[in-house]
Amino acid sequence: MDLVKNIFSGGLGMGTGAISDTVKLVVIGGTVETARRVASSSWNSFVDSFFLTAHFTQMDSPYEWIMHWLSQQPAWGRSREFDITTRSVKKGSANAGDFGDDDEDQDEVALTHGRKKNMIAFMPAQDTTHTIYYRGHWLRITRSKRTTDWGTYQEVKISVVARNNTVIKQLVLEAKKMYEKDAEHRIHVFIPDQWGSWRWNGSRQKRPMESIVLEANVKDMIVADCKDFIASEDVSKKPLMKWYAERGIPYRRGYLLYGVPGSGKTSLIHALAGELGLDIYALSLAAKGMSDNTLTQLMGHLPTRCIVLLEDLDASFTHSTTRDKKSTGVPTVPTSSQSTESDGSSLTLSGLLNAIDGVTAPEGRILFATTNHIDRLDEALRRPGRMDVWINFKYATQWQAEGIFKRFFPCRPKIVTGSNTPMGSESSTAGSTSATALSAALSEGETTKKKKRASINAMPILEEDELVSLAKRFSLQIPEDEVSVAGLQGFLLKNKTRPRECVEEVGKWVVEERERREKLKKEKAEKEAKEKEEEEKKEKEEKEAKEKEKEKENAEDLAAARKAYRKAKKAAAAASSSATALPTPPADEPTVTLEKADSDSDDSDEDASTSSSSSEEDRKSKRKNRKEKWVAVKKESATTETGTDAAAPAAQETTTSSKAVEETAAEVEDLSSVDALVDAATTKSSSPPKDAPIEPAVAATA
Ligand SMILES: Nc1ncnc2c1ncn2[C@@H]1O[C@H](COP(=O)(O)OP(=O)(O)OP(=O)(O)O)[C@@H](O)[C@H]1O
Repeated sequence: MDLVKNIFSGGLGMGTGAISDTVKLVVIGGTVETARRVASSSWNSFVDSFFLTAHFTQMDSPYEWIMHWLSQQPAWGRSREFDITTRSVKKGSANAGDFGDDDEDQDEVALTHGRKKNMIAFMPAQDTTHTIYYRGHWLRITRSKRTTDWGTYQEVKISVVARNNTVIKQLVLEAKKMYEKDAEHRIHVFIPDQWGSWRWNGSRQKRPMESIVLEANVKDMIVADCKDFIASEDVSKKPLMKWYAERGIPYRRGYLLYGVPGSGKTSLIHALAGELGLDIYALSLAAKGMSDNTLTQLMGHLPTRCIVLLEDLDASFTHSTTRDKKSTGVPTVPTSSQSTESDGSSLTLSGLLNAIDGVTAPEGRILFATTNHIDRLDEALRRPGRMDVWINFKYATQWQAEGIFKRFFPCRPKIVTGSNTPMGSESSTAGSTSATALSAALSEGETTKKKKRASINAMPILEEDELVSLAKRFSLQIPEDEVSVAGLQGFLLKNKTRPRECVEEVGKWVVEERERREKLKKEKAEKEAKEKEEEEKKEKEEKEAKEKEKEKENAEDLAAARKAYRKAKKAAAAASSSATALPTPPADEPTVTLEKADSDSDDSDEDASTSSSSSEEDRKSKRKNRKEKWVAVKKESATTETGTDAAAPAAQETTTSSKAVEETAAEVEDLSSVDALVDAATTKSSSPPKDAPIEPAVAATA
């Protein structure tokens, strides 16, 4: 204390008022900061103990509801800290919570210098807390980004001081209703996540059924069939559902849409979902990690009313990127290596069949499956019960070409006046296709924005009569069953401001398309032939390499045999010389026998050289003889060892020599196996080395 007093009183000999003031400031500053921290942590503790906090993560639908709700809150808009983003902003989606630039038209999709115009949006800054007043409560809202092992996601945290969570419940329900009301004209798409649950994948604008150009009876049939099925869920139509149950018919419906690419299969499903007001749950069976269990789990978590979409069913079991080439079409149970090694997927046909209509399969869902190769589907997959209705999609007919043209270009409906004269015929006669003409045609009440958009798009508005006649002329130039509807649409898109020129040029386009297809076909055939050739070449090279390897092995065997032979010969020579040194007569015999054996060998050698193709029997008998001879050598030497009572000094020597002979015999016994090896090697070898005659030599010696 004294020290502190001294400091404040300017003690410690410093004596100056300046130092004292500085120290005072430091002490006061430290005290204030400590007090602030204590207050802050107390406040946080208070918040933690009194606030109710709800978390909404991006992977789940409530996040979308809350973001949408927030976007409607003026207080959210008055936020004073922003993130500015140019990512695509969709109306009605979660991102609509952003504050777009008013000057930008949200529907605008025009390109500027070939680039899509990016919206500028204002998002309340992340990790900053915003306060909104809601139903008598202050909500503290924080938007933050979380990073985990598997990725980054956004989160919204809402805290409120309340006794119970009623206010949060009310908020979520209100947000949901608001979102659903806004999303009435949209369909929602869900896809599986990595944990085998469904994840919201955004919403799409509903597609009108009229935009699908298909024979009317096909469209009507499928719409009526689906509606009839869904209607059986209505309370008023309970008997129909009961009817299914009483007859033991599973309450499910399956549609198989098959045919050429770009013929409208997916588009029809999209339009149907909008028409029926159902969400789409899209599954890719060839996706990484898809297994029987995951599929069953996903199917078990479907809502009662929804559309399940299995796209490209034929590619499900191949895991290949090319649908045409690698797809075997015949669904197979993948091998363990196939299923686990590359992509971790292990989906089997039986797993799929069970998921579609097994005991765990949900009731009430509508299943749509699409494929370009129906012939590649297993019979079990196609059978009624799993796929109740089949619809074939073909290349465009002339009728479809006409329909697409009519739907593509806008026209002014024919307004019948008293004199029955079509309105605006003058302007039509003048061929006014320019943006200026269009602007003139627009009514005065139209906004400047619309004029601006019209001038950018510059799509002429035709008179109805003219459109009908152009469409007819257009369709007559389209060969039946040759180009896809998607192809036609592509051509029209390229010429969207030139309807008349479209008609003039479509014939040329058809020819070009035909040539392009032919070229592609030719290139594909050439590529396949080249690949085949390369494959064959590779196989040949591999075969040759294998043969070379074999030859090398054989040569090594031969060398080893030769070495063994030399060793044996040396040992035999040593044995014979030591045996010769023995004083007793029997000791001579091994030498004689050996010599005989050697001479035999020489004979054999000669035989072999004269007749390189000695028969197998000969070889066997020779080998037998050799063995017998060496057994004789062994015996003789043994006799020498035991039967000699002669000179004692020679006894030790005799023992040594007999040992050597024994060793030699053992080696040569081994040689018989070496011999067999050499025989085999020589027989196998297609091109024996130059000193190949060693084989008979070895055989003979052994
Ligand atoms: N019958 C059709 N009516 C209207 N538009 C169509 C029709 N067929 C195709 N289209 C258009 O062509 C494009 C591709 O169509 P879609 O994706 O539905 O074809 P698909 O048959 O599902 O093709 P894929 O088998 O390759 O998946 C879409 O933009 C769609 O608008």
